[in-house]
Amino acid sequence: MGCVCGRPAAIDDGRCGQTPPPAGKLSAAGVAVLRREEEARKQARARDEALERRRAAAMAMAACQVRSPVPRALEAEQVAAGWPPWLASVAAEAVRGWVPRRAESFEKLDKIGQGTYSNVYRARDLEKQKIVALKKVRFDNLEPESVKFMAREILILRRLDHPNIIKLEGLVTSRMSCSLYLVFEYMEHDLAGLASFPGLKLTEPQVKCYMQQLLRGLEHCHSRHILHRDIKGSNLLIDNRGILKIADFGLASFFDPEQRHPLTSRVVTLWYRPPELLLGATNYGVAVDLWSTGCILAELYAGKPIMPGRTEVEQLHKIFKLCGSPSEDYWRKSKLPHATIFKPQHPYARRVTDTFKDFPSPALALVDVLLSVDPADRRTASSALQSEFFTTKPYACNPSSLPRYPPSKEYDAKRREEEGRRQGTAGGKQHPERRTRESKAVPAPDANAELVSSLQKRQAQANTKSRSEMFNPCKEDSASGFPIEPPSSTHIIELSGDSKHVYPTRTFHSGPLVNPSKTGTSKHGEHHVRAVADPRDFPVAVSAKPDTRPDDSNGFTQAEAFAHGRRLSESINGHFSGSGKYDQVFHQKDDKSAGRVDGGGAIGYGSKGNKIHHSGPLTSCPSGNVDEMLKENDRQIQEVFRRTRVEKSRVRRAHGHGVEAGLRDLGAVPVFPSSRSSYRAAPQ
Ligand SMILES: Nc1ncnc2c1ncn2[C@@H]1O[C@H](COP(=O)(O)OP(=O)(O)OP(=O)(O)O)[C@@H](O)[C@H]1O
Repeated sequence: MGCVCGRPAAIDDGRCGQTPPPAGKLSAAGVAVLRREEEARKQARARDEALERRRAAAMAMAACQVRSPVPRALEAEQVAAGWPPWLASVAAEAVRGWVPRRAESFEKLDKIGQGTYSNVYRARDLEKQKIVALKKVRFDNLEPESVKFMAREILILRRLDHPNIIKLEGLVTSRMSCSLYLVFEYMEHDLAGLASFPGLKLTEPQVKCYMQQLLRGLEHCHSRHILHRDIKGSNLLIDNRGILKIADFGLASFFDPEQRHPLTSRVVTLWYRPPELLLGATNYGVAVDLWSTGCILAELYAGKPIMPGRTEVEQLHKIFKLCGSPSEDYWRKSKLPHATIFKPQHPYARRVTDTFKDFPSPALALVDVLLSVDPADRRTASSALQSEFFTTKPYACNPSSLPRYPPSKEYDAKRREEEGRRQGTAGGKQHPERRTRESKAVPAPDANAELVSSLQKRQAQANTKSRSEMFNPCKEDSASGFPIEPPSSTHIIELSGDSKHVYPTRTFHSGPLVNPSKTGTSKHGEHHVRAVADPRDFPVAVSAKPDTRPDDSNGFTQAEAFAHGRRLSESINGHFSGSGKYDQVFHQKDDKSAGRVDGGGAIGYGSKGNKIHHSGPLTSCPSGNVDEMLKENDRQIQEVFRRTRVEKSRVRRAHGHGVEAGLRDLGAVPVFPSSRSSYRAAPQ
C-alpha cells in the first residue's frame, strides 16, 4: 500500500511520514492510512530492537568474563561515550571509563606484524606526536567468539600496569565504526627476532637482563591473577632502550588461586607448552608460564629451541626424554585427563643437567627448576627472581647498556623472504647466512587452538556470504586476511635417530632458532631435526572423551575447546603423524557432540562440517616395520600435498583470487596454524 506522501510503503526509508500534512486537513481515510503507516513503522522498529537485543545478548553470553548480559545502563553509557553498540553490548566493562580515539588522529605508516586475528601497523599519533603500534583486530562483530577474545584481551591489558608489560594506550573506533584498533606503545624488536639475528650472540649479562625483565613482568601478571598462556620469544617485545615487555594477551586468562575454575588446556605454543597441558590439565596455574620461561632461558643459552615438537604427542615425548616422565605419585595425584593415553610403559630418566651441562651452573639450576615436570616444583616468578642466577656475578646488565639493533622482528624476516620469493630468488639480496637459514624454515604449531578454530570457522563462513558481509560493509574486518597456506618444501626428521623421513614444511617464514651445525643439514639444504620421539614407547590409545565442564569462565565448554583443539592437532598430525600408535592416539573426527574415536584413513583437510581428514593409521603395512610404515605414510602425505598444489593452482587459474576459502571448504587446502610466531630463522 502507498503512503499518503505518495511513496510506496515498501520503500519506506524512515523519511516517509516525517512531515505529514496536518491531520486536520486529511480525510478520515487519509488519517487511517497515516495511522497504519505509523503502526507499521513502530512494529518494524520493535522488531529491529528485539533482533538487536537478541544479538547483543548472544554476544554477551559468550563474552569473556561476562556471566550475565551487560547491564543496559552501562551499555547505554558506553554508547553515549561514543562506543559502537556491538562493542558496548559485549565489552562495556572493558571500555568503561575510556572514550574512543578517532581514526583521523593517527597516520598509518606501515604494517609491522600479523597475528592470528590481527594486523599490526606502525603509526603516528598526531595528537601526542609519537610513534605507536596499532593492532587492528580482525573480527566479525557478530561473531561472539571473536568479540569475546578481544574483550578479554582489553580487560586484561587494562588490569596490568608494569614497565615490563605492554601498555594499552587506547582504542580507536567510533559509534558508526565496525572495526577496532588497539593502540600500544611502539616496540622495535622481539626476542625471537633478536635471538635469530645473524651473528648475534647474547652475553650472559644480556640474557640475565632479558630474563629478569620477563620474570618481573610475569610476577606482576601473576600477582594480578592473570596467566599469560602464550609466553614465547615473539611475544616478548623489546624497544630501542633494551626494555622488554610481555605482549599479546590474546590467550591470557584470569585465574583464582583459591578457587580453581577449569581452564582450557589448548593454550601455549607447542614448543613452550608444559606437560600438564599436553596431558589435558584444566586445573592449572602460574606454573604454565614458568615452564615456557624455562624453555626460553634454555633456548637463549642453547641458541635453538630446546624441544621443537611437531605434534602434541611428539612434544610430550620430547619433554619426557629431556625432563623425565612424571613420577607415579604425580600420575596418581594429578589425575590428568590424558594420563591413560600417554603414560609411558617405562619411565624416562631426567636428563636436563646432562643435556645442558655446558650452561653456567646458576643458569642450569634455574632451568632445572623451571622445567620441572611437576608444576608445583616450578615455584614462582618471584622465587626465580631471587635465584642464584640473578644474585651471582655476572649480574644482569642495565637495559640501557644493551646494544641497539636494526629492526629484527620475525615479521621483518618473513617480509624479506617474501620479497625474495617474489623476485624469484630464495633470499633476494639478504645476508647469505640468513638466506640459508630461511630456506630451512620449520613450522612450530601454534598454541592457539581456540582462535585458530574460531578463524577456521569464520573462513568457512566467509566462503559463502558471511554474516558480517550481510550486516556489515567493512569487509576488512572479516577473517579474509588470515594466512593459510599449504606447505611449500620438504623437511627431514630423524625419528629415533636412525631413520630419516621427509615431511612437508613451509619456507614462507623465517626458520626456527635451530643451529644447523648441531643438528645436521642434508645436501638439499633441508634441516634435520633429531626428533627423539619413539612411537613404540606409547601405548595404543583407545578413547579420548571430551570433558563437558565449563571452560575459562567464558561460557565455553571443555567439549568445545576439545573439539577446537582436536581440529588443530589433527591438521598437524595429518602432516606429521608417526606410527600407527601415534595416529590412533590423535585420529579422531572432530565431533563435538560425541568426541568419538575414529581410525580415519583419508588424507585431506577441511573445516566444513567439523570434519577433519587425516593420514590414517599405519596398520596396513604388511611388514609391521615401523620405519616402513612411516615411509609409506610420508609417501602418502607427499602425494596429498602434490595433489593439493595442483588442485590449488588449477582453481586459482580458474577463479582468480579468493579461492583459498573455497578450497578449504572442499578440504583441499591443509590448514596451518598462525603464521606469526611459528616460523623462525635459525641462528648460528
Ligand atoms: N606494541 C607493538 N610494537 C611493535 N610491534 C608489535 C606491537 N604489538 C605487536 N607487534 C607485532 O605484531 C605481531 C602480532 O601482534 P600480537 O602478537 O599482539 O597479535 P595476535 O593477533 O594476538 O597474535 P597471535 O597470533 O599470537 O594471537 C607481534 O608478533 C609483533 O611483531
